[in-house]
Amino acid sequence: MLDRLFVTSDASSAHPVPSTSPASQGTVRTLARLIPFARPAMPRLALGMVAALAAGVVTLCIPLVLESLIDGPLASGDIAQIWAAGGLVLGLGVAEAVFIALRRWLVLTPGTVVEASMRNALFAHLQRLPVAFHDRWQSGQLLSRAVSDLGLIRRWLSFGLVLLVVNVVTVVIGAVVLFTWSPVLGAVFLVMCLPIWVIGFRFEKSYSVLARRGQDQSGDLATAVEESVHGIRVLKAFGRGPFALARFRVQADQLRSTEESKARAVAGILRWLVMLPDLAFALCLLAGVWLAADGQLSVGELFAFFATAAILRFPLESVGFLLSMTFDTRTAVDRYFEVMDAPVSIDDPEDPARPFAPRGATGALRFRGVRFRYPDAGRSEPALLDGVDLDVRPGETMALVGLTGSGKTTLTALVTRFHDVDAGRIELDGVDIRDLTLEQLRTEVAMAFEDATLFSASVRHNVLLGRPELDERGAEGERVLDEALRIAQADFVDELPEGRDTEVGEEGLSLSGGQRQRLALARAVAAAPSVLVMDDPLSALDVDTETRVTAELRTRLRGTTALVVAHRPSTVALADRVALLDGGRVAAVGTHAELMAASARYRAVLSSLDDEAGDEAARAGRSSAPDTGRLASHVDDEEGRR
Ligand SMILES: Nc1ncnc2c1ncn2[C@@H]1O[C@H](COP(=O)(O)OP(=O)(O)OP(=O)(O)O)[C@@H](O)[C@H]1O
Repeated sequence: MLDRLFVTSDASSAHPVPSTSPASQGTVRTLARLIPFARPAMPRLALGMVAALAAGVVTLCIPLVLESLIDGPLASGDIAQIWAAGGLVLGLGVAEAVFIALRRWLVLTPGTVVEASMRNALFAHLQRLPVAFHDRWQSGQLLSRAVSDLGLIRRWLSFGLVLLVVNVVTVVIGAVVLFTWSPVLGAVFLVMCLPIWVIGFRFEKSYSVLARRGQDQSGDLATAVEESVHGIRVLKAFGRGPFALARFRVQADQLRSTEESKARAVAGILRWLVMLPDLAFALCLLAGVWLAADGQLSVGELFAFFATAAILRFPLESVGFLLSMTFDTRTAVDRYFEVMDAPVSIDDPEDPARPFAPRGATGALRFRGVRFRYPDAGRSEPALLDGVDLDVRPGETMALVGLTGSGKTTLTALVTRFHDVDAGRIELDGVDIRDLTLEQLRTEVAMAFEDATLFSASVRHNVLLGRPELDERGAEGERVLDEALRIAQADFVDELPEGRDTEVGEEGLSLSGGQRQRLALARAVAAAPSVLVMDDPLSALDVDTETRVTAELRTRLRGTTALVVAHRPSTVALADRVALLDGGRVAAVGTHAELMAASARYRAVLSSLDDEAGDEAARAGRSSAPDTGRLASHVDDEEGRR
């Protein structure tokens, strides 16, 4: 984990390879992808722009009044007209303030509306993306897209976009006004300002790379924080806190250095954006004084020219800041759509099979020629599962046994379509599971994992997670909860401070491992599936509790088909039959007794499980761990009882 946790040399390489490099798609085309989300907000955005433009036009009118004032009443000493002109300037100032306030009010909400709908769409898409996607992507990268990238987009829509458009239009209108005062001065001013566009273009190229790197590095940093908080117990237990901090600092320094480079790039362009208009100003002043002295320009026109040029300074200077904001946003949009464009490779079929009868499938599970290889496994590696054939009868409990890494967990993951088979098929009641909708399939098949994940919610909510149709506090909800907790031997719930309403905390870490496993098992049982898939869900339980849970499962879930990954010999006791997974296929199937008698490979695998279980029990301080002999008698007892 530490290797993944601390990415040092080039943090940007740690995130999944982006599908779009910064320069591969134009900024306008990238930003245009926001339109579908921005559509509901467009009327307000457009009105905001109109208000901002009106403010700009009003501002540009002030020099006109000043010109008339200087060349007219001021020159002739007409006091009444001076008051009138002064009043007009005041009125224009007030109108400008009103339009600016209106613009701010209008653009306040559109950004938040777009941000919220994009965030919801991202979350919905993340839910639909296959497990293979989540295996590949770091959580921090997803987190930074969902939080900081969308924040950038909101700020740009509410502020950057409006100002960018309005400032460019203001500069164009202002340039026309300048030309009307004096074509010569207007030309000098514009020629001096033209390099700003060239500088802006070059700035895009260098800045976009930095923006991308910075946003990726902040995603890596979020991953590091998330993983180190998640793994805080391991770090503390191994005294690796200072080491983790040192490695974290390296990553944080990389981000700081990128942010500094970004600031330097912005300062670089700002230098020109401030200097060029100033230079243009100085040249125009020289030429203007000369033209005024020559009588080609009145004093009022010269004053108005400079008043207009001064008004254009802010829009020109702000171009640097607005461009950097725009390129940051374009990177954010690129990163957002990298996730949104990821294909949902496991989805509902176009023409789903008819749903099962109201009481559900019978639970006949059949594997035929199942072949599977993880997408990131080496090409030269043989397929992990290669020709798995297995029939699990309705109501039967089948244990999957195999050496570590033989693919037991993977085979169970195929049943709920966390991954799809590469070849062959898996059938539920004779229907290929790919012909069922995911909702149908996951209603019929429930899973309990060894690593029991609980959510920050009440025990009640966690256990009834798979039964959204039940009113959690209704009589039926209460009955299902009672039954599931009883089967999973989760009576400890009654001793929790608020019983079933106790919040179990983030990922259920306030509970012991065995308690979490029992709640996760209760959740799978409460889902009332036709097929219950269990990936060693009792591993953290003591032998007595495991035996009681096993007995409850046996009696109460008589009609439920169960596929159980057995990592310990004691778990095999749960099964009617056992399938030995070896070399990518099911090498033997039968009752435990049959396999013990007929399969040397089974005996070898079981004795290696026995060793592991013994070690595990010794580590856990168990008073006794079942050995194969004890297990055999346990199984025989179980078979005898049936
Ligand atoms: N998401 C994944 N991507 C790539 N390879 C994986 C992935 N998950 C598991 N593997 C590989 O597939 C192989 C089988 O893993 P799996 O977890 O199915 O085995 P298992 O029989 O359940 O093992 P164990 O008994 O140790 O739990 C292993 O070599 C593992 O490294």
